[in-house]
Amino acid sequence: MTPLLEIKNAVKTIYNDDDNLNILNNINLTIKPKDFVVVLGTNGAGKSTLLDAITGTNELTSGKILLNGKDITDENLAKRSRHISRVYQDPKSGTAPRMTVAENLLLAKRRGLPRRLHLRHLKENMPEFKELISNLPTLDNRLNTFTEKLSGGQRQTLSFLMAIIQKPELLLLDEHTAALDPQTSKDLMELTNKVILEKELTCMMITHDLSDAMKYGNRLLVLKKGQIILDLNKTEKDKLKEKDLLQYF
Ligand SMILES: Nc1ncnc2c1ncn2[C@@H]1O[C@H](COP(=O)(O)OP(=O)(O)OP(=O)(O)O)[C@@H](O)[C@H]1O
Repeated sequence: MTPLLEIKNAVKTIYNDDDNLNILNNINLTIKPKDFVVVLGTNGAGKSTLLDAITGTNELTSGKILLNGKDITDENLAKRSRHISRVYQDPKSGTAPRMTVAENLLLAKRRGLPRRLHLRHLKENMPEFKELISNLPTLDNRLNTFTEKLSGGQRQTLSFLMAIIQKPELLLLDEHTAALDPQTSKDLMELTNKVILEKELTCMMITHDLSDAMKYGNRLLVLKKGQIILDLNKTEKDKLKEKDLLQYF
C-alpha cells in the first residue's frame, strides 16, 4: 500500500551568525492512510515547523515530502491546500470574520474553485450545511451569523468543519482545542475523533494534553529538539500511563 505521507530526511536549519540550529534534525516518518497520529513534544521541539513543512508554509532546508507517492516538496502552499487541511490553535485564524457561518462553509467547500460566491451556490448548499451542524448544539441556528460574533469555541468548531468539509487527504490539527475552556475543548475533541473515524481521515494532531494523547489516535509520536524520540503503535500506546509519557518532557 502506498503510504499517505512520507517525510524523508527532513532538515530545517535556522542560520544565526554564531550558531546554526537544526529545528528539524533529519526527520523520517511514514504515515499510512487512515492513521490518526498524535504528536507530543516540549515547547520548541519543532512540531509546528514540521506541519509548516508539510503544508508548504515554510520550506525545508533539505529532505523530501511525498503525499500519496507524489513528491510535493516543491509545490506551493495553494496547490498543497487542495489536499491538505490545517486547523490552528487561534480560533480567529481559520475563518473570515465578516462572513457568515454558511459563507465560510461555502468558501471551504469550493476551495480550489474561483473565490467569487454566488447566492445561488449558497442556496444550493444550505441543506448540506444545515445537516452538517444539525448535531452540534454549539452552531445550531447560527448559519446566518457573522463569524466575528461567534465565541472562540464556536469559531474553532467552524474552522474544524471547514477543514473536513472537502474530505482532505491529510488533516493537520495544530493544538486546535488548546485555547478553549475544558468542556468546549472536550466537545470539540470528541467531534474531531468521531469525524476522523467516520470519514476515515488521515490525521496528524499536535497536542500538549497528555490524556487526549493517550485517549485518541492509533499512533503516538514524541518530538524533542527536532527529532522523533518516541514512535508507538496503538498496542504500545494503550499500555502507556501518563507518568511514562511525562519522562519525555
Ligand atoms: N523562523 C524562525 N526563526 C528562528 N527560529 C525559529 C523560526 N521558526 C521556529 N524557530 C524556532 O524553532 C524551534 C521550533 O519551533 P516550533 O514552533 O516548531 O516548536 P513547537 O514544537 O511547535 O513548539 P510549541 O509547543 O511551543 O508550539 C523553536 O525554538 C523556535 O523558536
